[in-house]
Amino acid sequence: MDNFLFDCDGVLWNGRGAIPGSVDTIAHLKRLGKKVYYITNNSSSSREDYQKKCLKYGFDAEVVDIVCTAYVGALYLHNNNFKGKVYVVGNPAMGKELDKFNIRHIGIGPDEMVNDDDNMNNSSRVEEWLKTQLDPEVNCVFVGFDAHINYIKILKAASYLQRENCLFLGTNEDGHYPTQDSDIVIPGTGTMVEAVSLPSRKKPLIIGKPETTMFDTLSQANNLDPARSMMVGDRMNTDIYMAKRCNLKSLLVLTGVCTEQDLPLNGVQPKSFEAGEELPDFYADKLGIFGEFIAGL
Ligand SMILES: O=C(O)COP(=O)(O)O
Ligand SMILES: [Mg+2]
Repeated sequence: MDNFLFDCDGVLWNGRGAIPGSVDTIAHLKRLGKKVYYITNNSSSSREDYQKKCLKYGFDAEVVDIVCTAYVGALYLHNNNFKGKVYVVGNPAMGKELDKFNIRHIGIGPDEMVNDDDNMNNSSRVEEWLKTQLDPEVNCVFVGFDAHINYIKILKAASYLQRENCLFLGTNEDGHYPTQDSDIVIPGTGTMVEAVSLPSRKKPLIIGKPETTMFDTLSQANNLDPARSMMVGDRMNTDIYMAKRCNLKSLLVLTGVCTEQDLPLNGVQPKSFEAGEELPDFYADKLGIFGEFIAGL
C-alpha cells in the first residue's frame, strides 16, 4: 500500500481527544514514506481548521491532504458553476468554505419564529408559519451539522426545496457520533438531513461517504492508485462502503461506531446491521496495536 486514507471521528480522535495509538501509527507510516490523507464526513470544520486540529493532536497534516464535507460541498457547487444563493442548515465552517468560492449564503446561526409562545393553539401557529418570509434568490439548500436545528429552519428548507431546480445537498447521513464509553447519544448530521428530506419529499445529493465524491476529489488532486490505497474507518455503512465502491482495501477499527458485535465473527450474526453496511478486508481493535502490521501491507 502506498496511500492510507484515514477517517477521523472514531479512528484518529473522539470527543475526548486523540485515540491512543493513532498518532504513533500515522507517524510510523510517514516515516516509511507512505502517503497519509484525512477524509472526514464531519461538516463542522473547514480544511484549515482540520489542519489545526490535526497538528494540535500530533498528526502531521497539510491542508491539501485533508478533505471534509464542508469543503467538498462548496467545491461541488463551484465546479458546477452554481449561480444563486444557498440556504444553509449547518454551521459557520460551511459558510467559510462557501465564502472561499464567493458563493452567497444565508441561514447560519440560530433562527426563531417571530411570534411564537406556548399557549398559541396550532391553527394560530399555522397562520404565523404561513407568514414566514422566504428569500426569493435561494436556489440551493445545503444541510450539514446544525446544533441550532429547529422547526422554523426545517420549514424554510422544505419550502425552498419546493422551488423548481432548487438543489438539495447534504454533507452526510451518519446517524450518530461515536461515544463508546458514555450513555449519551450525540445525534449525527443524518438527523438534520432526514428532518429536511421528509417534509420536502426530496432526496439530497450526499457529498460525504459512502458516496465516492470525497475519494474522487483526493484521487484527482494526488493521482491515487486505488489498488495501492487503503481506507481506514470506524463505520461500515460509510467508510467501508465507500472503500468498496472505490476499489480500495479497507480496515475497520473498533474505536468508534462499530464494535466486535457488529461483525459476523465465528458464525455469530451481527447484532444490528445499519443500512448499507459493507464488511471490511481487515479489522483491528485499534490502530496502535497494528502500527507495524499496517506498515507491512
Ligand atoms: O461527522 C460524522 O458524523 C463522522 O465523521 P467521520 O467521517 O470523521 O467519522
Ligand atoms: Mg468515523
